[in-house]
Amino acid sequence: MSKVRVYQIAKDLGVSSKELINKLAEFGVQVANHMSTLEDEEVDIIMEMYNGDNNNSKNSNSKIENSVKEQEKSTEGNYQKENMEKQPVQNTIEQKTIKIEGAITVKDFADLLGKSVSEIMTKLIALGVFATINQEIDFDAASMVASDYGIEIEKEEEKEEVEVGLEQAEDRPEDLKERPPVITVMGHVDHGKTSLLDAIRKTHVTAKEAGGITQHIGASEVEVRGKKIVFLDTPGHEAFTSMRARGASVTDIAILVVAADDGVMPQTIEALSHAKAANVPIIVAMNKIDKPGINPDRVRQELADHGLLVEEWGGETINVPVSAHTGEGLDSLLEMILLVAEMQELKANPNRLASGTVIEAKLDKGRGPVATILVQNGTLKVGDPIVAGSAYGRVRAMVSDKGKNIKKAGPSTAVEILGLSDAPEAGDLFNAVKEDKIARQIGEKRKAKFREENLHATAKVTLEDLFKQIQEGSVKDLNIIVKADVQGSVEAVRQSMVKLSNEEVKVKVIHGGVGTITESDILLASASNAIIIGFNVRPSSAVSSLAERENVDLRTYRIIYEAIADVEAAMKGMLEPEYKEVVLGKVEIRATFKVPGIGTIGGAYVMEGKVSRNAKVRLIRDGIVIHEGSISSLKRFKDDAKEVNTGYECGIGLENYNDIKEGDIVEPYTIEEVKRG
Ligand SMILES: Nc1nc2c(ncn2[C@@H]2O[C@H](COP(=O)(O)OP(=O)(O)OP(=O)(O)O)[C@@H](O)[C@H]2O)c(=O)[nH]1
Repeated sequence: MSKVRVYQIAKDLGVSSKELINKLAEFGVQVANHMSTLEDEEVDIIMEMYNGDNNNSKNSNSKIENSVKEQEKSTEGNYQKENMEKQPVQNTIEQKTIKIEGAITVKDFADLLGKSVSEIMTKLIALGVFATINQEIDFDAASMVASDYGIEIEKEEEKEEVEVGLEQAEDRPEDLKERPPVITVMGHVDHGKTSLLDAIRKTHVTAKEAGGITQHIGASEVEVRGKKIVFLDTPGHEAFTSMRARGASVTDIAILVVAADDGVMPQTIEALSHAKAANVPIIVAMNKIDKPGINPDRVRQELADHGLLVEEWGGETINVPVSAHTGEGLDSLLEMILLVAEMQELKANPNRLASGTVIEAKLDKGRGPVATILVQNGTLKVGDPIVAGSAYGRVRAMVSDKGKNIKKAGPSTAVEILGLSDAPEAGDLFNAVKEDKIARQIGEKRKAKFREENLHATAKVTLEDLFKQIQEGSVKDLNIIVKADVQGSVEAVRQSMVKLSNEEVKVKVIHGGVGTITESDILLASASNAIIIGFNVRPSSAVSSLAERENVDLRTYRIIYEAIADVEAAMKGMLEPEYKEVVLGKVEIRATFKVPGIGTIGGAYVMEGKVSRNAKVRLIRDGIVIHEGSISSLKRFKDDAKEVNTGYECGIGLENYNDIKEGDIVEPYTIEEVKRG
């Protein structure tokens, strides 16, 4: 009959659920968790257990009986029956159990229970859960609230994740149309990647567009013989690979820039490997051919040494000598890009809902979240509901790379869009969907899933004790969350951190994003045992205190190098902790007594703050520190005191020191470790 739960009895007894579960286990009763229901016999056992324990058992029997009775009342009432009839969900076990998939929004949950949102919110607040109408609450919180209504919540079996509302059907071949190629420019530092992109942009923007203000949106388009080519504006293989690591493949062709005067250099090789790993065709742009005394054949030889055989030498790699300065060879380079693109037969279906990848995103002061996206299939229109990663919204406006407002964007078009709920991450995939509601549901679900995936945390990690944890083998992955003011810094910190990985510990950036450190970052860090590195961003005081409560190591830096140096030092166990002194109070000696066998005791008065038994003290006479040491005894009247507060008298003795005089000031203090950053 009873169906009372562990946590309810625990609450009545004033003990924690865990304690109760452990105690039950001692009596041979195994219960799974705080939500488990207890049989009558088990309740009897608890009554007996706590009966034998006088301190805990005050009224506990009658309380438990109350708990049981109330539970019975609520399960017998009409309430539940009424509500269950409204439920659109599966009802099992005597109509008292409902199933949810896991996290659920407050609104959906209220609907499910047939209660008002405000009533549910009030119950949640009582549990210390502050959630708005559209925010999700987790399974445990939902269970607690439901149990108040006598309803048991079960987790629905995890289904293969199908995001309802996402158009995922394959295109029919007859619907496919040719689309422009998307290019990434890679190469060694200073070989002229940026100059080359600039030169192409300057010389190949069509006359009618020339008047438009070119704006940096992360990608730009040029036109050659009426055909479009899209260049991603961030040169370098790191950006390319970090997108790829997130499952995004946007690049159709990689341009490997090699300066003819410098040849193949370390990052040329890196870039080459990255492009190869991604199976992207490579065109070599041999740059700076305007320079005197260059030797293109030497460069070709070096390329061959690294497995890239150019056409002239019987290989397949196209190489075009160019000069970003004089413009020589740029036309040929673009022609070659079109040729390679043709061979690839790049196609997409313009007549469907758009999908593609986020190239960049930021929080703009005036405009809110702004994302540059590359439409890879379909056509995106202003007004389309959209979900990008876990951000969602409706496309309010679209701006082209020429700074023009446009109404629609077809395949291989990069546009800046406004209207998302928050800034997605570079590499996130986006989809236009039919309805706003679908976008929101998918976005919220992804957020919850991301949180849940990171829930299996163990002990919290801090840089201070990282080395110890590594040695104990309890840390194998150092998870880091990076927040910065611009995406470039996020990427820079991300790349540098990951490189710190060694045999013992793998450094992983589990989340990186633009913008200030938010509560959701703290929760993610707490759930996934990560530390947070903020770069040129500061958390609000509410976020800082949440970090403190959640025990999350949050550090802010202004110089990337310092962040890297700290993590590196921590991994090697060489991070010096920082300490600071905290003065606890001020105590005046108003009389002295000699106690035989003990020494001199000061009759004292706490003027400010407090004095605690284990504090360190300094003795000040006429403004001069004449002794530093520890307290040997602290008493209130005859009793030992742990702590004496402002306005109270006490007796105080100092260790190995008897020269206490009337009028002396005792200043108690502690040394505390400071969180760095
Ligand atoms: N003579 C000559 N100099 C060039 C040419 N292209 C670039 N440079 C010079 O080479 C230097 C580096 O060019 P960037 O375009 O900044 O090179 P980058 O590869 O983008 O460099 P990072 O962005 O730092 O990796 C600059 O001083 C350019 O003026 C060229 O075709 N001829």
